[in-house]
Amino acid sequence: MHSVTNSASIDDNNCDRKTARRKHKVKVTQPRSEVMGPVTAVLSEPKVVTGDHGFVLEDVPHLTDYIPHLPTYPNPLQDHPAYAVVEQYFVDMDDTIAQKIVVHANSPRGTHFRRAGPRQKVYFKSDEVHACIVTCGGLCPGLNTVIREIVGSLHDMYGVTRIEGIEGGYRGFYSRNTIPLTPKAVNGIHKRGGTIIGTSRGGYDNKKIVNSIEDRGINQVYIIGGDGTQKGASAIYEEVRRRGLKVAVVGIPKTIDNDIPVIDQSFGFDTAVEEAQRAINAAHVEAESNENCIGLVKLMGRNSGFIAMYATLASRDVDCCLIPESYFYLEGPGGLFEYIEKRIKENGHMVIVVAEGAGQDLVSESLRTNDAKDASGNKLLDDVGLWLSQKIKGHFKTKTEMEINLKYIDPTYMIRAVPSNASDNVYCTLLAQSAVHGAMAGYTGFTVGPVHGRECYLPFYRITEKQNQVVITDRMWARMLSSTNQPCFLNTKDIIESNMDEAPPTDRVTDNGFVTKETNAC
Ligand SMILES: Nc1ncnc2c1ncn2[C@@H]1O[C@H](COP(=O)(O)OP(=O)(O)OP(=O)(O)O)[C@@H](O)[C@H]1O
Ligand SMILES: O=P(O)(O)OC[C@H]1O[C@](O)(CO)[C@@H](O)[C@@H]1O
Ligand SMILES: [Mg+2]
Repeated sequence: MHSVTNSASIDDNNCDRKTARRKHKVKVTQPRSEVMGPVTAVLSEPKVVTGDHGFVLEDVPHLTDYIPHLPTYPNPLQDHPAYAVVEQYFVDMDDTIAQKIVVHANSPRGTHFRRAGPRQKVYFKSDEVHACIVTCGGLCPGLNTVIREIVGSLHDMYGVTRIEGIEGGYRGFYSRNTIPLTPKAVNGIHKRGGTIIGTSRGGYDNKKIVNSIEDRGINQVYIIGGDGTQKGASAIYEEVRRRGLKVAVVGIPKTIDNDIPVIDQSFGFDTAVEEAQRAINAAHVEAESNENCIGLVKLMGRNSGFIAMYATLASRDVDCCLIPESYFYLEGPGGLFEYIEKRIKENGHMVIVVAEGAGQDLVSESLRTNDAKDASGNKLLDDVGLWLSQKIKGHFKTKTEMEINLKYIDPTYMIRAVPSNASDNVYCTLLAQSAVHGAMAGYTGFTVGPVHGRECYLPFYRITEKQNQVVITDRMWARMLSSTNQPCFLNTKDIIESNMDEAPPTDRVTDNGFVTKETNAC
């Protein structure tokens, strides 16, 4: 049991903010309101601290922002045998991470985020914590690892014993019993795909969810999910704050599509790219072994073609990669059919990778489909893989002398359902530990994630305001094009226009709320 210390004397967050105020100007902005799908939340004001030479800290909320004089306690990790020997294990309260690391001599210091990690003081006693974990949205490799590591971190680092799983996504808060999560219950789950607590789309009811949190006496909420989930988490945080509850609301970003902005990469993406190799290899083997054969592989990527682009780059067997960000056309000079014919004549076979969101305008134009949506309000996509297979077969049958063979592989759900690979497991561990350290330190209303390899606490609005997309005028896409030698399907005018649109390299928001992010171009 740790002794309670006086909040006025040792409150590192308050100290930190006082120091920050002395050093930097705190910019007070007006409260914002935002329509967040089913709810309109009045958003608390962002915490933005400015300093010398253009330094900006986009800070995250803290429980003491709306509950003053909370007691603090020494972090139990200081007595933990594994960590006690680590020099400077606790993160310095002034540590921040720069969003932009490519700078010039006269560049302003720019936007920074709060560095994640354990703090010297915590705002929860171990036996006071009642935590819950929920997973929402589509499956993604690593979900179970994050669950396991949150349980492990809470239990092994902070001595927390009351941890519950919310069953089946957001609706589980108000319609299901909870699942007790102990270290024993989660042992070994990282070797399994899926999520042991279940997931769902839709069913978001802000009031009912916060009522459930309040009624159950939950004071740490770990919410794992994609952009939709994080919007819901942000609205939960706002409602918790409006009610003045001592509840830390923490988001852990999940999406196999890698479309979450600011962070380096989302967990499960590495595994997905690796798993996609198996499908591409199979397509290549089929294509090579049959006469005039095309292996066509569909990969996930609703609005962003990251999986397709990276899987193509990794494989080197792919002759054409089609993604949502890059328009393509079938007929005529410079079109896909002309390129296929050329490749088959040259090589006798070819491999095409198509992201599920590619060419949706062409597909819906030709299939005349309606605008159906899933339970969360996401547009349901037409099957571009099947459509493309039929188009290619039809073209070669009716318009050419060439007889072709086409093998279509759709491994999408197989890729999503596998357990995470070793590197994603390590990544998930860091995310979970950082999330737990943040909640224990009293931070709330944040998403955790790496920026240039360092775990950070990011305000929800930075994660939810836009989605990440491949920049087709960036070097990474050029690398990909040069590996496949496919046509770029753009004329010079398109390229000039697209370059003229280009804002500074990070976070270029398009009309539809997507952010085009530089993909580690050097
Ligand atoms: N704007 C929103 N406000 C509140 N809740 C939302 C919002 N958008 C989605 N949600 C809820 O978040 C949950 C997950 O959303 P969604 O199905 O869009 O998946 P996601 O989190 O975006 O993950 P992914 O797209 O990677 O599968 C659902 O329960 C949905 O009702
Ligand atoms: O069929 P479901 O489960 O709704 O999920 C499909 C979608 O989920 C994702 O895997 C993640 O958003 C997308 O790539 C895909 O479009
Ligand atoms: Mg989503």
